[in-house]
Amino acid sequence: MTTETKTKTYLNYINGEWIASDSGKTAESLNPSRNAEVLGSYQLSSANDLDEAVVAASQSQKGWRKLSGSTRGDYLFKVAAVMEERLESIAETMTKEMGKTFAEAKGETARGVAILRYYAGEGMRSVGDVIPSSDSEALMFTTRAPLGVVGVITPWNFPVAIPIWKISPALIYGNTVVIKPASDTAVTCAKVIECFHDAGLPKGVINMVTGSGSVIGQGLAEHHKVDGITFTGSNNVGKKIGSAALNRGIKYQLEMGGKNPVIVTDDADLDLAVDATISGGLKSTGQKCTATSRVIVQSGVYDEFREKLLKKVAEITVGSGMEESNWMGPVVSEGQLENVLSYIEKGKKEGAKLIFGGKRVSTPDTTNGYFVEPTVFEEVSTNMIIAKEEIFGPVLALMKVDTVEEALEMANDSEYGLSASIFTTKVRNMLEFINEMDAGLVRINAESAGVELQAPFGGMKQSSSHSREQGRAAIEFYTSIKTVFVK
Ligand SMILES: NC(=O)C1=CN([C@@H]2O[C@H](COP(=O)(O)OP(=O)(O)OC[C@H]3O[C@@H](n4cnc5c(N)ncnc54)[C@H](O)[C@@H]3O)[C@@H](O)[C@H]2O)C=CC1
Ligand SMILES: O=C(O)CCC(=O)C(=O)O
Repeated sequence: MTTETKTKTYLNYINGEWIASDSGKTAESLNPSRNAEVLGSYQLSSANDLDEAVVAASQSQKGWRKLSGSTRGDYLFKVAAVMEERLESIAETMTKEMGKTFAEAKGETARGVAILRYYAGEGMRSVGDVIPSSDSEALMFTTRAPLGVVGVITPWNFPVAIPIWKISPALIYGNTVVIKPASDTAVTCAKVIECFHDAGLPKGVINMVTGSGSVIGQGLAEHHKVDGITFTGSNNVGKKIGSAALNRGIKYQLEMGGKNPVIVTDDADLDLAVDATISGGLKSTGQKCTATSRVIVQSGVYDEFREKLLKKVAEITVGSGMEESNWMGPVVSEGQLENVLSYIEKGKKEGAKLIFGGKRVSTPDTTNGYFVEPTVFEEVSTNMIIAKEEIFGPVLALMKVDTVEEALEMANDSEYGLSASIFTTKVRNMLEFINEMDAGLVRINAESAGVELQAPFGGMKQSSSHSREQGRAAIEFYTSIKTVFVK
């Protein structure tokens, strides 16, 4: 699937073949820990390449749909087995291509395997309901029809899990797929698609086309043979994709940003809250849409929480994710480095008090990478940019409140509503939080960033198009209900 040059050149995957783009152009994927290290090259594809992929997906869809759910499931079980065998190699590519630590990358790849197995099993589960008809001699029931060709557009922050949690349900319910991965993780995605190829999926059922978002991503949303589009990434791009899909009258699903709060009440277990704030906010260098970014602490425990937090943050080791001793890797790219540092400057200018970090890390081991210190601000108010916009970096904003009601009001004072946590030992606080918090994922005494593959995942407000991914909820997007009446 590759042509061997100095580093590997990864090709598009169209109709069961590895094919170079007809543009003749490629781009390099770089290691954010050592920016001179090229991981491989990927195709800068043209609209023609995309068209070929969509046509292949469209032509194979009927045959794929006609297979039984359990046969489609068998294919996914095979993909899972291949991916499991390659777990370390895929994880190493992920760490070298986007920076998260090798331990996290292995965990994510294992999660990809588990998602494949979950949806493989879905091929054997019941579909639809029998509904009593008003005609006593008739049988009425619902079944599900696949959408057809599904376009999948994915970001770089979970380069295995997100493609897999979109591709697997799409396939098991009888759709075929064209994926356009983020360019920053195009090599990792090619390794994921190799697993599908080596598991022997029928030609055209899954296709991958790499290249620019504006040509291939937008082109996918606008292509007349694409019947549904699923996207995870930024709000700006998500809205463009949603508008393109709406104009064409096709189904779309958008998972976008978050500005996730954690509330720490006066009665909380502070050690637990500190560990979860650090894990939820700074793992993956804060580059999760579910990452904790606003830390709202009740005044009675504020000073103690702050002291414990800073002590633990100071212990964080930053460097290449391939070194076991490092807890936090780099941000994904130079652009993301500039973005995060510019938010830190904005925070300082707006009057937030920087109490930890705030700079690029420059030790002899890190000067050639995009490393940012874990950063903590306090005296952050709700009108500040750092309290409103998604930073997608290792930055925590501490906000002090007197009451739990005030904390909830502050937590809800955001255009986003993806995930939220509370640390409390009082049942009354827990119940109030569950009822009042406007977020798709609410967690009690646990970090904001825990997503389980068998449960619905998605956000409220600007965080999503109000649909849900993962678990059984995925069937709602990837199929249409058909009501059947037989007499
Ligand atoms: N909520 C989340 O899970 C994520 C949020 N983000 C946010 O987005 C910011 C920028 O990250 P990016 O990777 O640049 O996100 P992005 O939204 O630009 O990219 C996500 C995917 O969309 C594609 N894309 C870009 N422009 C497109 C267009 N006009 N039409 C169709 N597809 C297009 C990209 O190539 C990529 O595959 C981050 O700083 C972060 O705030 C990024 C990644 C994931
Ligand atoms: O927290 C997770 O596991 C998933 C987060 C996610 O979907 C994202 O950051 O894009």
